Amino acid sequence: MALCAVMLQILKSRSGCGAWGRLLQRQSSSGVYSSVHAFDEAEIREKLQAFPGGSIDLFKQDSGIAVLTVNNPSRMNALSGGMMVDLEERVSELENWTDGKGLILCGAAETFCSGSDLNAVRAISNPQDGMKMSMFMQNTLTRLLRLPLISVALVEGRALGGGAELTTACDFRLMASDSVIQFVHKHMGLVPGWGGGARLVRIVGSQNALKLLGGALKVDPKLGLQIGLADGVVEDAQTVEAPGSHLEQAEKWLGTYIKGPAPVIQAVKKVVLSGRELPLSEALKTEMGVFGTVWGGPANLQALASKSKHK
Ligand SMILES: CCC(=O)SCCNC(=O)CCNC(=O)[C@H](O)C(C)(C)COP(=O)(O)OP(=O)(O)OC[C@H]1O[C@@H](n2cnc3c(N)ncnc32)[C@H](O)[C@@H]1OP(=O)(O)O
Repeated sequence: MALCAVMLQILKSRSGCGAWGRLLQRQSSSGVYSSVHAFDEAEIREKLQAFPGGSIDLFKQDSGIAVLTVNNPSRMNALSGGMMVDLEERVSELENWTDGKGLILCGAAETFCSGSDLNAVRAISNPQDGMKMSMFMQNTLTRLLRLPLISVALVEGRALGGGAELTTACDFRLMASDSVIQFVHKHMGLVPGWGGGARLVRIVGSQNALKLLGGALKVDPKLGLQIGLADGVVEDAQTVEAPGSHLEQAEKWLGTYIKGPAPVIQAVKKVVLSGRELPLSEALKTEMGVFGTVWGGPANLQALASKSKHK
């Protein structure tokens, strides 16, 4: 009888209308703040759009890997207000990409991002507007990290301030050999406000996070690998034999983790995401619901039919 109930739950979740299906949907497509927190998204959007310049470009590939590019090279890819709104729209697009498996976040012209556009920052440098921008960006970056895609930030050149925070909104970080990630907030009389502080603690632990933020330390690939902020290094074309461009190397690196059908890879991400974000009992229930979406599914049946061995 109990098994029947579980099966029923699985079938409901597979059809997308079960409690777990709804939980997952909520978890992946919602941010942190809503009108309950006096967050007026329309108001802050309008304010941000008053600071145009640059763009966030999305290129979805048949391989199932999308490339999201921070594009404002004349300002070292600083994020203008318009780009913050752009980023939210691209994340919405990715939330609806059923064939997607992976995401690479990078900057144009071989540098990652120099943080928020200081011209916009100066114009809204009062606590109220700052907190509204913080809520908007936290919502967007939380949704970015919660996408059912395995994501990697490809850091070339510099990732400074908000740019460093952006790197933490991906599952992984790959650094070019001469790149630097630096939480320069202290030098600006600030702390991270786009969720980068909280995410950094989860990535490198509180001791290392305190050092990186308190010292505004420059993290090069060596230090990045040592403390777990970086997951790999992409080489320059001259240093190894035909490694391809940094982007090609990042695609190859990501390829290992996204090989397989989209529903299975998305399920992998959802299971890890719930384990990362939810209390254990909730994470276990979510895992069961996700399991129900792949158990007896096309990829599972095909694997069973082929009597596969994992030598
Ligand atoms: C959320 C909190 C935050 O993100 S606070 C912002 C933190 N970011 C910063 O403080 C970065 C400030 N910029 C810098 O330190 C340097 O420009 C860096 C990025 C190191 C590059 O230095 P360098 O290679 O010498 O180039 P440069 O200074 O001549 O810059 C080229 C042009 O880009 C501009 N730029 C750069 N960063 C920003 C930014 N964050 N906002 C607005 N503009 C920026 C520079 O002003 C410069 O423009 P221009 O050629 O003088 O017109």
